[in-house]
Amino acid sequence: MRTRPLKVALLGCGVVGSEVARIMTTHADDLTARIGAPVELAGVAVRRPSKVRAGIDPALVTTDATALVKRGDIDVVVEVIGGIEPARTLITTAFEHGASVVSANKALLAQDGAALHAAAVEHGKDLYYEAAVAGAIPLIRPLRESLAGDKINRVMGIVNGTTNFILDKMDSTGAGYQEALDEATALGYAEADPTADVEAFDAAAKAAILAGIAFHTRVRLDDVYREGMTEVTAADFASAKGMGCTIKLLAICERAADGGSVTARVHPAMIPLTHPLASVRGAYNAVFVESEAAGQLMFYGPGAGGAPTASAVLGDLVAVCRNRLGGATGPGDSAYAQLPVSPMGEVVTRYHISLDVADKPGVLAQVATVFAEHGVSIDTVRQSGKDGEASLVVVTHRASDASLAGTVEALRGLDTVRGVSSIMRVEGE
Ligand SMILES: NC(=O)C1=CN([C@@H]2O[C@H](COP(=O)(O)OP(=O)(O)OC[C@H]3O[C@@H](n4cnc5c(N)ncnc54)[C@H](O)[C@@H]3O)[C@@H](O)[C@H]2O)C=CC1
Ligand SMILES: N[C@@H](CC=O)C(=O)O
Ligand code: NA
Repeated sequence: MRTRPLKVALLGCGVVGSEVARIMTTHADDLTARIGAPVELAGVAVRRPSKVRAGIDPALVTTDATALVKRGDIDVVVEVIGGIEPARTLITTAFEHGASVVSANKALLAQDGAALHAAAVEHGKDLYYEAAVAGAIPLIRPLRESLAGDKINRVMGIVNGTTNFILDKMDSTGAGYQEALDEATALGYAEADPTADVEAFDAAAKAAILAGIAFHTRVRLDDVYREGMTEVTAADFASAKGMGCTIKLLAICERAADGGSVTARVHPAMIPLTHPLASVRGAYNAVFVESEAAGQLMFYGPGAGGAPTASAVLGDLVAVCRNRLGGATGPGDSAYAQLPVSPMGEVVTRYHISLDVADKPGVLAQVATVFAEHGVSIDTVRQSGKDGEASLVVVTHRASDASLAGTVEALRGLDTVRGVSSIMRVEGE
C-alpha cells in the first residue's frame, strides 16, 4: 500500500460537488483500501468562498480554479462546475499540468468531447464521465468496456430525471408543469438553467454521448433531433391513457437496418403502460440497450440528485486513481466507424395525431386519402364530436418522419381540418 496520497482537486461544490466531498471524507478508509493509496482532497474551487461548507476544511477553499489545476501536484481534477466555460479550459489545463479528469458535464462532453479526449491522449491522462449520463446508473462503462466485443444496434430510454419527475407528477397527481419543475429544482435534479432539462438539451447531450460510444462514431449535439416536453398537456395524457399508454421523454439512438448510418433523437413519446419504461417514476432513469449477441439489456436507477451522481463520480475517481497507480490509462474515445448520422426525416416510427375537423359527410374519407397519398398507413381512427365539429384521433402504422410531416402539412391545407392539435410519436411496441 502506497502511503503518499493521491491528490484530488474538486472544481465546484454545489449539489454534486458537496456530496463528492462528503463521501470522500466519510469513506476515506474504504477508498484507500480499494485504490491501494490514500486519496486526499487537496483543494476545492468555489464561486462563493464565504459560504459555510460542512466537512470541508476552509483552508482548502479557493476561488482561483485555474491556479488549483495548475498546481502541478494534483493527480485528479473532478469537474462539477457544469457549463462550457470555464470548465473546458480548466479541464485542458488540468491535462497540461499532469492531472487526469473526472467530469459530470454532459453539455461540455457532447459539444467538445472529441477535443477533450484528444487532449487527454496527448498528455497520457484519463477522462472519465460516468455521471454525465443517467446519473448513478453504470452505463458509460458497460457500453465502453463490458459490451466492447458486441455490436450495439439500439439504445433507448429515459435519460433526464427532471423531466421524468415532471411528467410523472403531471400524470399521476395532475400537478401543474411549473409546480412540478419547482419541486425538481428544489430536490437538486434540475440543471442550473432548467431550460436545458425541459427543452431536452440535456437529454440530447446525453443521447449524443451514448450514440457516439454505442456506435463508435462521432455524434455531436447538433446531430441529435430534439423536442422538449413543455408542450405536453393534460389532454395529451388523457389521449395516451385512452390508448393504454403514458408519455415519457425518450432518447433513442438507432443503427439503420442496413448498418450504414445511425440516428439520434430526443422527444416526448407515448409508450404502452405495459412497457417497463412506463413504470419509471420520479427522477429515475432507465435505458435499454439492444445488441447483436447479448440481446436486450436494461439499466435502471437514480438519474439525478447529489448523492446518486456523486456515486458515479466516486466510481470514476477510484478507477482513475487505480489507473494512475498502475501507470496506465483506461479506454478512451472510439469513433473509428465514422458512420453518417441521418436526419430525423429518415426515422421510422408510429404516430398519434389529434385533428379538429368539421363533422360532415366525407371528411373522414378526405383525411384518410391524405394519409394514403403520403404512404402513411392508418392503424386506428377514433372520432368524437358534436355541433358540427369533431375530433379525430389517428394512430398510424410505422412510417418515416418525412412522410408524416408531409401528411400533416397536407392535412393543414384541407378546408375541413380546423387544426392539428397534437402529434406524438408512439414507441415501445
Ligand atoms: N444535479 C444532478 O443531478 C446532476 C448534475 N450533473 C452535472 O454535474 C455538474 C454540476 O451540477 P450541480 O452540482 O447540480 O450544479 P450546481 O449548480 O449545484 O453546482 C455547480 C457549482 O459550481 C460553482 N461554480 C460555477 N462556476 C465556478 C467556477 N468558475 N469556479 C468554482 N466554482 C464554480 C457554482 O457556484 C455551484 O456551486 C453539471 O455539469 C451537471 O450537469 C450530472 C448528473 C446529475
Ligand atoms: N438535470 C439532469 C441531472 C442529471 O443529469 C437531470 O434531471 O437528469
Ligand atoms: Na451514469
